Amino acid sequence: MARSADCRSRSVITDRPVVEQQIGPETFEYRPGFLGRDHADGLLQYLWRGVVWHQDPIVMFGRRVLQPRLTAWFGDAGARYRYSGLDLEPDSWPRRLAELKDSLQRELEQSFNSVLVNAYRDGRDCMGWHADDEPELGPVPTIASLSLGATRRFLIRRGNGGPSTPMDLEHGSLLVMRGDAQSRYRHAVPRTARPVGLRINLTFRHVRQA
Ligand SMILES: O=C(O)CCC(=O)C(=O)O
Ligand SMILES: [Fe+2]
Repeated sequence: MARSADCRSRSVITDRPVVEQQIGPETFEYRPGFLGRDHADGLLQYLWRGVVWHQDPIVMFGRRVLQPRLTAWFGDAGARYRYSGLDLEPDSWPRRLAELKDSLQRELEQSFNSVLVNAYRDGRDCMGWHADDEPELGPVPTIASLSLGATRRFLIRRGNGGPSTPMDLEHGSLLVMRGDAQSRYRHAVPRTARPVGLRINLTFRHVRQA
């Protein structure tokens, strides 16, 4: 699904604890402190300094605009991924991301062959409402989302709109999206006017190879 380049949060954020009511751990499971502080600090620095970042143009409502964040795509050879008009051929795994992938595979009993890395340089960088429902991810994908750096608010809502449920994704946390998470819900990381520093998010995925 195309990620909107304009990622203002248009939906109403309610104070009700809708997480428990609507969104069970079988779809969005949040694990704070999945990585220890030192590991998370080291990984953030390693990625920010070491990754060759891209800022790709995407076509939004017929206009070419730059994505409001920096990205990189790593994976096994042939794990191609297409979204928002981009066709991404992965770069080969940096050692520390390969290690992290291996430990997530053991922990979640799920195989991953690629990771999309997003860097949000400040509160203006964001991700519009979308679901990770591209056909190459399969009908019921499990996606492991690891967050590093500044805490950003992640919103979840039903595909048909309505109120959204906020989750604050902290440094070193893991959010596992599985089950109906992509088919029935959408998610976003809205812009924020709060002064926030760098955040890097890693979404480990399994892409079906053609
Ligand atoms: O940055 C995040 O927490 C979300 C990233 C995301 O939704 C994606 O890469 O598809
Ligand atoms: Fe996503």
